[in-house]
Amino acid sequence: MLITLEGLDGSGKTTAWEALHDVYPGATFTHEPTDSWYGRAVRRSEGEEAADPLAELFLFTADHADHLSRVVRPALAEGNLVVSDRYTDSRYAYQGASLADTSVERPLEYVRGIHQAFTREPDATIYFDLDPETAAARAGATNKFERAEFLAEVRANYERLVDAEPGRFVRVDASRSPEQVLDSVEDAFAHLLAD
Ligand SMILES: Nc1ncnc2c1ncn2[C@@H]1O[C@H](COP(=O)(O)OP(=O)(O)O)[C@@H](O)[C@H]1O
Ligand SMILES: Cc1cn([C@H]2C[C@H](O)[C@@H](COP(=O)(O)OP(=O)(O)O)O2)c(=O)[nH]c1=O
Repeated sequence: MLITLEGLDGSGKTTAWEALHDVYPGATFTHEPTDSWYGRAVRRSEGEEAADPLAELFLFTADHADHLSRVVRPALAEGNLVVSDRYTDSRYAYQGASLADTSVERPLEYVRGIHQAFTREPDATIYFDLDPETAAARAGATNKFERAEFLAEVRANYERLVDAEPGRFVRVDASRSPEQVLDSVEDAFAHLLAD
């Protein structure tokens, strides 16, 4: 089973992802951007204020293709639980927003369409729901994606994704304390794995 953690920068995904290691020691824990050279290229682009948003989309997507073939598909083939800190929805939400001022029409749908031919959709997605101002403050607004105005557009895209597939998402109120958030995430995992 593939479970992904999604939400704005600073919404607490990585904190929960780390805590889950102790709860599911046999699972494959992974993340996007990855630590491969594709992932390093992506992180370099994040630091470029003037990076072309389409070029950036394809860097993120290349990293995803490599992640799928090298990590995600092999682990699923062995019957492992795979837990990914960010995955496809990050591209749909973030690049759906960063492409808004380009000639690409309906960017969120365009980005989804690019993935359709090759991706493996998550079985379930925990959505860490947080307002953009708190998210930007927690994340420290260190890169161009972490500003509140941009995060507001990203959040609107996440909401569209949840509306389109309500059965896949589990919404967690990420504005509460780390302990409360973690309790909700662990409950969600227990339910998903019991089904
Ligand atoms: N529920 C929470 N309340 C307040 N601060 C939090 C909470 N969860 C995480 N943090 C803090 O916010 C920052 C971002 O958390 P992190 O887990 O890295 O988020 P993400 O992976 O979603 O960007 C970290 O400094 C972390 O300690
Ligand atoms: C995976 C992915 C991340 N991103 C962005 C979100 C983050 O601002 C940044 C790095 O992701 P990440 O390291 O997960 O940041 P954080 O822990 O703060 O949430 O890259 C995209 O724009 N598209 C993507 O496909």
